[in-house]
Amino acid sequence: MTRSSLTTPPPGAQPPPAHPDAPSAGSTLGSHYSKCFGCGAGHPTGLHLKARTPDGATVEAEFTVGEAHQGAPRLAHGGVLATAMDEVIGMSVYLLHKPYVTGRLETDYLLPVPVGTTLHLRAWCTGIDGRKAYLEAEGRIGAPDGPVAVRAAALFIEVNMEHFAKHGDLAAIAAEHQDYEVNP
Ligand SMILES: CCCCC/C=C\C/C=C\C/C=C\C/C=C\CCCC(=O)SCCNC(=O)CCNC(=O)[C@H](O)C(C)(C)COP(=O)(O)OP(=O)(O)OC[C@H]1O[C@@H](n2cnc3c(N)ncnc32)[C@H](O)[C@@H]1OP(=O)(O)O
Repeated sequence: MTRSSLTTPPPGAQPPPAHPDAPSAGSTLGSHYSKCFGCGAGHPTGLHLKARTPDGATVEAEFTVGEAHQGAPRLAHGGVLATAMDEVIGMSVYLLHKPYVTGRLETDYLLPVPVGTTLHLRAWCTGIDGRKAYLEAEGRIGAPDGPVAVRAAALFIEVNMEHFAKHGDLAAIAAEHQDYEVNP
């Protein structure tokens, strides 16, 4: 992975210990919002990612490239593949049990991804430094050990729930998730 210093954890930054209230090994993670382009079941042309954590530290999901995801004819659009990376990384920060947003996302495209391909996605945290979480992801063609088509490195920034209330619609998230602590 070609990574900039901005997505490389500083010396001493460690992946966090498992949060006691975070989803445990073997759990499915569920969608954070039904209209989300990445994971919402209600989105007509979204990626419909369904994530799970095999070990409480990494997140896995599959994305099958459809007609709506093309750039060149019969090939996935690079921006859609970046979305898949952003989403699976976003799901992996769910394991930290705090709200985060993407600050920076770097993507390497290693292989073209034809329509109909199932990409096996995986994301994990490489370190935490204050509000900054450093994360990586990969997408492999056809199988969990298939050839790597896409790699990503990201910097996510911890925010509070006020971020979603001030800039978006926190009530829409809360309406779907009684478990979110709206006023922590
Ligand atoms: C069960 C608990 C879970 C709770 C979850 C609850 C609700 C979740 C709701 C929705 C689900 C959320 C995610 C869904 C999952 C997947 C979707 C994918 C994720 C996304 O798709 S999310 C959308 C795209 N995303 C944005 O919409 C962000 C727009 N942006 C901003 O809102 C601000 O920009 C912000 C907040 C990022 C920072 O603003 P700020 O004022 O708070 O802080 P500040 O600027 O001081 O940055 C602090 C330190 O980060 C460094 N820093 C910041 N940005 C950097 C960059 N780009 N490169 C390098 N360093 C950067 C600074 O340099 C400083 O570093 P230092 O402290 O060392 O100086």
